[in-house]
Amino acid sequence: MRRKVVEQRARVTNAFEALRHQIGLALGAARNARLDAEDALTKLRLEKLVLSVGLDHAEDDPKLAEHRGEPAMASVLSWLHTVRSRFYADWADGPAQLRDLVASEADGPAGRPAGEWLGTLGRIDGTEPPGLWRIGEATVDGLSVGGTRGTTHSFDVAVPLLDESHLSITSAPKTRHTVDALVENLLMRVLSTFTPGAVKVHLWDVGQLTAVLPNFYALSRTSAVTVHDPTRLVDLLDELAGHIRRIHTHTMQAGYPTLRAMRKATGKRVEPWRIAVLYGNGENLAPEHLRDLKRVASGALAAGISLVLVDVPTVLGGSVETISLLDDRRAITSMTGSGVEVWLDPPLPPGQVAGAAARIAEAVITKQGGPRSFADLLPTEFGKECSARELRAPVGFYEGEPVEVVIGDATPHALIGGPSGSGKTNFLYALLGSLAARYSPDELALYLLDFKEGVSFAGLAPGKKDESWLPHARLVGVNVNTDREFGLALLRFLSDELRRRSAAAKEYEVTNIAELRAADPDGHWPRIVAVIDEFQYLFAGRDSVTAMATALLEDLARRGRSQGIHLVLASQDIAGIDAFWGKPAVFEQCTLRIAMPKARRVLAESNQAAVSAPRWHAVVNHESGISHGNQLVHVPDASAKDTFPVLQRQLWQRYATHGGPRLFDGAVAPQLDESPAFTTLEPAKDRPRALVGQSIEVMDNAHAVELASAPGRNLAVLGSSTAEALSVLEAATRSLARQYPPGAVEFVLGCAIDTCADEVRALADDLAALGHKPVVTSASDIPTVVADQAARLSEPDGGPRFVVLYGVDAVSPALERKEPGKPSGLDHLRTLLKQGPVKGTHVLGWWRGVARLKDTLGFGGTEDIGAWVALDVQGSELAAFCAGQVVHWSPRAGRALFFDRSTHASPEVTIPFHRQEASDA
Ligand SMILES: Nc1ncnc2c1ncn2[C@@H]1O[C@H](COP(=O)(O)OP(=O)(O)OP(=O)(O)O)[C@@H](O)[C@H]1O
Repeated sequence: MRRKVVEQRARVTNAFEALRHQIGLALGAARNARLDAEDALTKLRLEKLVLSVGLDHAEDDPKLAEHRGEPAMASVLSWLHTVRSRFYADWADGPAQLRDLVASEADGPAGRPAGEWLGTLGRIDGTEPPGLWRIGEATVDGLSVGGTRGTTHSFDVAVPLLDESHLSITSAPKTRHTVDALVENLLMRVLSTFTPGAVKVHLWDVGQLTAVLPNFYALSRTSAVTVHDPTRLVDLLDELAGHIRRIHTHTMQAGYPTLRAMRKATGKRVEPWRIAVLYGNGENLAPEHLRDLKRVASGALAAGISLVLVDVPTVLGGSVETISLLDDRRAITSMTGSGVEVWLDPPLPPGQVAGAAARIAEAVITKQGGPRSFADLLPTEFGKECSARELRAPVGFYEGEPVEVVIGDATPHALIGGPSGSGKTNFLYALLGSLAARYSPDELALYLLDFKEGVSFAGLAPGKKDESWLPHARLVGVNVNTDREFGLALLRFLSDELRRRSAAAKEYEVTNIAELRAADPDGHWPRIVAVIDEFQYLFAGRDSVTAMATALLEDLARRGRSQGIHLVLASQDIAGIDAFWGKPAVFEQCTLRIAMPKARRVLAESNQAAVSAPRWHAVVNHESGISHGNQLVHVPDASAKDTFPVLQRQLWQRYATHGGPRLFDGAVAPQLDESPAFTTLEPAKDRPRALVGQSIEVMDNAHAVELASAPGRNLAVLGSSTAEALSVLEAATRSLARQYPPGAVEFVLGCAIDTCADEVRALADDLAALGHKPVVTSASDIPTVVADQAARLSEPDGGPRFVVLYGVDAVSPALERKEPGKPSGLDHLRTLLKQGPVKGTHVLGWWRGVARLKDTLGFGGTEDIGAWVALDVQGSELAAFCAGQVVHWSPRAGRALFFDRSTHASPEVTIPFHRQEASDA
C-alpha cells in the first residue's frame, strides 16, 4: 500500500518537472520573439527617420545624431543602400533612355529646340502625331541613379497630348507668365508640327476677353485659333460635346472605336485635332460646368480633342497628366514623379512667336485658295450621281476644301436665312447648279417658287432672250407675292405626290424612297426639292390660306423625308423665323440650317457663327444650328453674268428630251388661246364647259363651269370691272363655241352697256368665224329677246342655247316695266334663269354689283345662279351666293373669285384670261 503511494508521488513530481520545463521553453521563446520584434521596430523607426531626411543626408542630419553609432542604425543604413543600388541598378542609364525616348517620340518641333523650327510651317497631316511634347528638362544627381555623387544627369521632360492625354496645369503664386509661356510653347510646337489648319485651338480664360495668348493674335483671325467669351464656357463645352457626338457617330459607323484608329486604318485625316485651353482661377467651376467638363473630358480623346486645364480644380475622366509649378522656372509633373524637379523651357521669343503665328495664319488663308469660282463646284462629268439614298453637293469651299450640303435622311429639309443682300439667292443658285450638274432629271426634280417681287428663278424657264431651261425644273413660280394661293397649290401638289409615293411604297411593301427605287427600278422616283424663297408670305394672313399652308407644310416636313420630298425654305432671317410661331414642327424638321452673314436666329440661339461670317460666306450647319455643326463656307459667285446660264445651256442640251418647266408668272395674265384647257376642248354633247379663268395650280389648268341640263346651271359675273367682266364672258362663250359643230348651238349676245359694244361685236365675229350664227342685240332689244327666249322654253326643240347678257342691271328699268295683266321682262328673265338650264338654255350674265343681281333674282332666286365669278366685290357681300358661308376675299387687280356650287366647297381665286385689246395689236 505504502509502496503504491510512493510511486504515485514520484509520477506526479515527474509530471510537474516536465511541465515546468515546457513552460520555461515557452517563456524563453516569447522573450526572444519580443526582442526580435523590438529590434525590427527600432529598425523601422530608424528607416522612417532616415527616409524623412533622405539617405544622402543620414550621415550629417542632426535628427539622426543620437542614433548614430547604434548597431541598428548601421544595419538600417546598409539595408537602404542595398535597396537603392538594387533599384537604380536598372536606372543607371535611365536619363539616357529618357533622352532617346523623347527624341523618338517628340521628333521635330514636338521636341527640338525652337531655333530649329519656329517660323517654319509644319508638314505632318494625315499621319500619326508625335507621342510626346517637350516642356523642359530635369536634372538628377549621379548618386540617385546609381552613379557617383556630385555628378549630374539631365534628361528631357515631355508630356503626351494629342489622342493620348489631357493636361492639368496648376500655377504657383505670381507664375501666370510662366504658365502662359508653357502653354504657348506647347501650342506652338503643335501648330508648327502639322500642316496649317490640321489643328484647331480653342482658348477660354475666365478672366480675359481678348488678350489670351496675345502672340497668337494673327491666328485668331483664322479657324486655327478661336478665342471664346469668358462668360460663355457653356458654349465652348457644348461645341466640344457636339464635336464628340458627331465624331463618335461617324467613327462608330465606319467601324472604328476612335478617330485615331480610323485615321490609322484609312491613312486619312478626316477631322482636325482640337485642343481646348481653359484658364480658370483656382476656384471651383459651377457644378453644371464641372459636370459638362467631366463629360467632355471622358469622350474627348477618342474624338481627337485634348483639354489643357490651367488652375481648374477637378478630377477628369480619361487620361490626364499634371504639371504643378513650384516657382517661375520649376515644376513637378506626373510624368516624372514628385521627386524630380523639371526646369521648364524658357519662354519663346514673343516677336518670333507672333511672326510664326502670322506665317501659319497666312498659310491657312492661302490654303483657302483664291476666290474659287462657280465652275469649281461642278463635277468633271455631269449626271453621274444616284439620289436613292440622299442628295449631296458642294456649295463652296473652306480653307481649300469643298463644303457639301447633304439633303437626306438626317437633314431632310433646309432653312436658309440672312438679311437682304447677304447672298441667299446666290447661295440657292450655287446649290441648284451643283445639284443639277451631279444628278440627272431622273434623279432630281425641282419645284421653285419665289414670293419676292422680282423674277429670281425666271431664268430657269424658257424666256424671250434665252430659250433654254433647267431640265430638272418642273415648276418655276415667279412674281407670286400676291398669289399666296399658288404657294398653297404647290404644297397641295407635293402632298398629293407624297400620298402617291406612300401608296406605291405600301404596294411594294417598302418604307422609303431608297427601297422603293430598288423594288421598282423602272419607276420614275426622283428626289423632289421644293425651294420656296420668302416662304413667310405663305403665312402672311390670318386666313384659310395660312391655316391650310401650315397644315400641309407640317405634314410634308414630317413625312416628306422618307418619300424623298424635301423642302428648302429661304427667308430674311427674322421674318422667316417669326413665321414659324405656332408651327414648331416645320422649324424643327429643318435640320439643315444655312445662315448667311449677319443672319439672326437661323442657327441655335447661342450659336453666333453667322454674326462674324465674312461677306460671301455662309454657315452651313447640318445639326439644327448647334455650334458644333458649323461649317463656314465661301460661296462662289453663281449670279454673275454667263455663270449659271452657261451650265443651264449645257444641261439643257444634254437632257433635251425632258420637257420645260411650267412657268407661273403672277405678273403676266394668261392667254386663253395658249391655255391647254382651251386648246384641248373637244365637242361635248351634254356637258359643255365654260372656261372662266386660269386656276392657280401647279398644272396649267383653267376653271370651268359645266353647263349641264340641270337647274341653276347659269353663270353670273359680278362687279364693275369692265375689262375682267368682258374677259370672263368672252372666255366662257368662246370655249363653249369650240365644243359645238357649226349650227349646233345658238348664241344670243345682249349688250346693255354701249361702251362694250365693240367687244361684243368682236366676240360675235369670232363665233361667226367658227361657223356659228350669233345674234347680237342692243340694250333696247334685251327685254324682247329675253321674253322671246323664255317663250321658246316651252318649244319641244330646246336645243343648246346660250344667252350672254352684258350689264343686265343697265336694263333693269326696261325689264321691270310691266303692262297690266302681262309678265314683265324681269319675270321672263327669272323664268329663263329658273327653267332654262333644264331645257338647255343657259344664261351667262354680267351684273355690275351683287345687290343688282339680287334685285334681278328676287326673293329665293339665288338658287338659280349655280356658278359665279366675283370681280371687284367684297367677300362679305357674297355669302348669300355661297351657301351662307363666310367668304374671305378682298378684290385685287387681275384676279377674281370663282365659285361653282356643284363642284366647290368654297370659292377659289381665278385669273381672268388676257383679252386682246385693239391697243395690243
Ligand atoms: N458669293 C458671292 N460672291 C460674289 N457676289 C455675290 C455673292 N453672293 C451674292 N453676291 C452678289 O450680291 C448681290 C446680292 O445677292 P443676293 O441677291 O443673292 O442676296 P439676297 O440675300 O438674295 O438678297 P435679297 O433677299 O434682297 O434678294 C447680288 O448682286 C450678287 O451678285
